[in-house]
Amino acid sequence: MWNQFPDNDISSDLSTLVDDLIHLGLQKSSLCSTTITTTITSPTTSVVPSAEGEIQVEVDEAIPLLSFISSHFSVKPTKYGGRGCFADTDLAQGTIVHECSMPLSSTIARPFRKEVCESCFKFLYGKTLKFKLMSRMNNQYNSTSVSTSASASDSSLALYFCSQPCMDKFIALDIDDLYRESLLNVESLFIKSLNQCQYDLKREKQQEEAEIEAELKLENELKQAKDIELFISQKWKEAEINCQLQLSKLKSKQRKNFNNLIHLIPKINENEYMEIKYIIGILFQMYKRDNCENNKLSSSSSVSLFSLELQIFQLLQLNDIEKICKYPYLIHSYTNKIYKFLKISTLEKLQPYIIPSIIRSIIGKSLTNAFGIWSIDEPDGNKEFFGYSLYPSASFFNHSCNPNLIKIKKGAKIIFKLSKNIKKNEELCINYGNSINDDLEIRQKDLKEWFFDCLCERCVEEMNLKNAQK
Ligand SMILES: C[S@@+](CC[C@H](N)C(=O)[O-])C[C@H]1O[C@@H](n2cnc3c(N)ncnc32)[C@H](O)[C@@H]1O
Repeated sequence: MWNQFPDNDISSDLSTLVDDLIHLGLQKSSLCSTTITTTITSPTTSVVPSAEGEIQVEVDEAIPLLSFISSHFSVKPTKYGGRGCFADTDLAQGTIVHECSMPLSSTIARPFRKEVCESCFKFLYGKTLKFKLMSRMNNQYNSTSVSTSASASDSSLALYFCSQPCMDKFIALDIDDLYRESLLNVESLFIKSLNQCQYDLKREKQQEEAEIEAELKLENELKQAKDIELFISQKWKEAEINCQLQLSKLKSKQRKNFNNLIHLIPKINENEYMEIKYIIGILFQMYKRDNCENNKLSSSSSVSLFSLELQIFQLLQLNDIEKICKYPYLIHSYTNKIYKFLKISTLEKLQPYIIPSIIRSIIGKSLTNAFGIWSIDEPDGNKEFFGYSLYPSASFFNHSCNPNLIKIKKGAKIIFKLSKNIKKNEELCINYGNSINDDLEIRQKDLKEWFFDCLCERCVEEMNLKNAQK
């Protein structure tokens, strides 16, 4: 859904849902109905290994949890597969059926990191934002107390905000600067690898060649694999084993020195940089849920809000297999680059979450569930892609080429408002693409990019008509 453009602008809150859930005393254990198996978990969630050894979690709270997303609609199975949002009553045009005040995680593309506000995604037409949050770790970019050459005093090594309130909001939602330092750590390593390449062109060329070879080898293996799902699971397991092996070669004292690890960290490209920052956002929320709810370290409402979104996140649709089948180079990118980068360089507090089942699940859910962050009102009419953000409770709206719901973005807030009167049990749909004014073939082709054949009422009607005319 990254290509979704914002429809226009206005404002209510999922926090009321959180309050309702708390009020009703709906704890995980009391939410019980259909059993859905998914592959996301946190180290504190009860887990069961599957036949392939993949860690899975029994999510028996699925149906009641999803029916609490909105008082206007329920999430139910659709005729064409998967789930969708269906009106509980007749609803009038203009009704706000859902609203999320903040994403669970977001990521900004590197070229825009100084121009798009980390908190509200405001873009000041290319001007560098004035409010900067730098590292507090004084040259330390790892769990260890070892300095790296990318110095904290380097002014480009910062998170950028459009205003003091936006910066304060980020700080208030952080815990012990963990999120800030984790994001700056990625930035620092990215800069470091760019600098290294500048000074050692020969080594850079050798690395690039080895990279291409590894990528091609994996692509060929994938093409020959009889069971693609099993092959992909194996590659994730191998990635974990390889990381453990490389780390085990270092004595524990050596491991604490970041300079001994730096040569193990793979060079990442800008897409991988974006994905890593997005993953860190979700890992940070998992850490916060597991450590702050129990220990009451943080303001309960923000933790509960994210905690609920995290529970919903577990239920989102995965599509990493389709994505890898279409773009085979991604298996190398996910396992040997993104995973390895995270495993070797992530701060200690987030390390327990860096296991294949969690990282694979986060990556697998990102493409079809995340919302693109785009520029609005560019003078030349073009839109810039700034990054993407995830609002799990808003990820059950399916696409229709005749949508009845508009998506309104106000800062980081996202609102869903009815553009038509609708009847009870009608499905509430948004527009994912940029082609609803085009013919059937173009619309289908456009949505195919998002790994599905559109089966909305309009497409089905037009397909039937076309078939009848043949
Ligand atoms: C954001 S999710 C929507 C919720 C999803 N149906 C579920 O069960 O989790 C997007 C995915 O829903 C399915 N989908 C959305 N709109 C559709 C449509 N018009 N026709 C067929 N499948 C659709 C596709 O699999 C797509 O990748």
